Amino acid sequence: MTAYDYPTGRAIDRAHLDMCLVGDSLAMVALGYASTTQVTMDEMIHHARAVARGCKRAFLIGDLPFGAFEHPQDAARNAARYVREAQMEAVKLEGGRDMAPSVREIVRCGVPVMGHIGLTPQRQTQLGGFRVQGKSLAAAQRLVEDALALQDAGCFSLVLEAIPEDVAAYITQRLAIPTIGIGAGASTSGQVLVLPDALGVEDRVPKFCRQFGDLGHATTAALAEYHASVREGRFPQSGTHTYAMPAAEREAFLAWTASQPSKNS
Ligand SMILES: Nc1nc(=O)c2c([nH]1)NC[C@@H]1CN(c3ccc(C(=O)N[C@@H](CCC(=O)O)C(=O)O)cc3)CN21
Ligand SMILES: CC(C)C(=O)C(=O)O
Ligand SMILES: [Mg+2]
Repeated sequence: MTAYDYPTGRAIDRAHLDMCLVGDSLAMVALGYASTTQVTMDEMIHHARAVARGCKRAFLIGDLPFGAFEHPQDAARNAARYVREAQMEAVKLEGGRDMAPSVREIVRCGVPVMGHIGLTPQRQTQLGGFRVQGKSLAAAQRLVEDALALQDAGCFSLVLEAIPEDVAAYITQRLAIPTIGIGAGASTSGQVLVLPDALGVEDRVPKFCRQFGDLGHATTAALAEYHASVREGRFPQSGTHTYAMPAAEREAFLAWTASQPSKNS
């Protein structure tokens, strides 16, 4: 599962999930940017630090944002920032065989790397939108080759996003490293979803997502009830939500206020 702040990191531990990804999807679902390409390494670190404070048990992975890993030296420097500044245990980066030099350099510097192929949102424009990938024989073969190249470069695991389930199943059995699927069917070694999608916070979710909760409506309903309760005098309630003085102090205070001039005098 992804997480973006302290309470969601804590929830992942409490629910005993295995891994926690501080995804660059936070650009869209937590910060309101139109694209994941807008988020910076500094912003990712700020969120990753918060997640790490809440999440002590699950394996922590920091998603390298667009522009942070194209050159191997930048990639290794930013991976080290995630480890040193935000207590991440691994990093993830998007791209196929072209990213092998960056993967190798990060691994050489001591940080485990998760790959990510298929629908790579940072390349939304190149891909012509958020489109399912690997639907033709040739495209599926390219995905298999990318997967093998990333494994060979040293990735400890691969995310497979929005690809046909048969292609994901084949890649999973072809690789020695575990695959983590999102929109890739049930045959991958593990699964990941974007947290607000899974909790029912996002209004619209991709076809592959199941909404396991209804937190969007629950949040709106709670806020509306708070608003109405305040306006109608049902909150706060004397005694339940208030502080009282000791009886003797209260009597003295009320006697003193009675001796004071009123507002209009
Ligand atoms: N909230 C959220 N959840 C996500 O999973 C997510 C994001 N945002 N933003 C970045 C990407 C985009 N994602 C997506 C979005 C749509 C499809 C999808 O099913 N697309 C359809 C329609 C494509 C079209 O518009 O033509 C498809 O059949 O490919 C898949 C992954 C996954 N990622
Ligand atoms: C959905 C996962 C794989 C991701 O990259 C993200 O949340 O940014
Ligand atoms: Mg991502």
